[in-house]
Amino acid sequence: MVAPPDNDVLWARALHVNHNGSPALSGVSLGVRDGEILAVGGPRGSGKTTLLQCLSGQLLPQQGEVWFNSVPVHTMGALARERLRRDRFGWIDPVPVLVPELNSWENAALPLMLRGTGRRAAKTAALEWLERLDIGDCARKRPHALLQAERQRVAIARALVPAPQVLFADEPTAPLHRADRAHVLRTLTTAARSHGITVVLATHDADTAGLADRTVTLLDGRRVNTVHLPPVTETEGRAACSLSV
Ligand SMILES: Nc1ncnc2c1ncn2[C@@H]1O[C@H](COP(=O)(O)OP(=O)(O)OP(=O)(O)O)[C@@H](O)[C@H]1O
Repeated sequence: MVAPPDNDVLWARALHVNHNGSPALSGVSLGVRDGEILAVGGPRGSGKTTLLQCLSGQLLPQQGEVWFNSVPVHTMGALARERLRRDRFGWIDPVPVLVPELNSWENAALPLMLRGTGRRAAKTAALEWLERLDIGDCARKRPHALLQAERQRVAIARALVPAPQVLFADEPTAPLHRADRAHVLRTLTTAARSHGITVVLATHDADTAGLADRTVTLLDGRRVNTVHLPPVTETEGRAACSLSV
């Protein structure tokens, strides 16, 4: 095993993942620099979620390596990977999954309390994030009393409250309306930049990817380079194409 470059907070080499025999990732390698916002683009089914799951230690690749801060994740046991996710990573799903018995601030404060932060400090941090995401008045409501877009903001607050070193966001604005999307994404990216949080953002939306520092594109489980060709007439075909590397 060769250690990754020092300036990459995350580094993956030649990841191969099959889901029930069908390939989801076929030899994907990439580095994520400390503090950058990296978009992972590509159409539905191209392997974006699977890549985020591998990078965050949720899923072990059948082949390949994942390193976090020069520590191999792919050789860690399940418990060590769970601790890593709890203590260093945040995760936002496309659809919010909240604890139904807890209200919004309790849901948002949960990761901090699981790390051992006292209830009062965790509540203060949670309320600050709910305010920033414009749902301060939902703090005492339980998930069933919230709109889907409000639930997603609570899930985003929950991911940001513990100031993770890396935030994995899998289509984080999927349940939001277009206007809402831009606001939440700006809040998320501004927060990440001001707190030095590295973000890996899966999206198939070009506007969303536009907020990132860099985009890595997947197609059928492989990395591709997007090559922009000079404009052509309608009859000549598309103005951009993707080439496998
Ligand atoms: N748990 C699973 N079991 C079987 N096949 C799966 C599983 N998860 C993903 N796949 C398949 O693996 C491939 C990659 O899926 P993945 O969800 O990683 O892509 P994606 O780019 O995130 O797609 P989407 O944008 O729809 O979420 C797809 O063909 C998908 O059907």
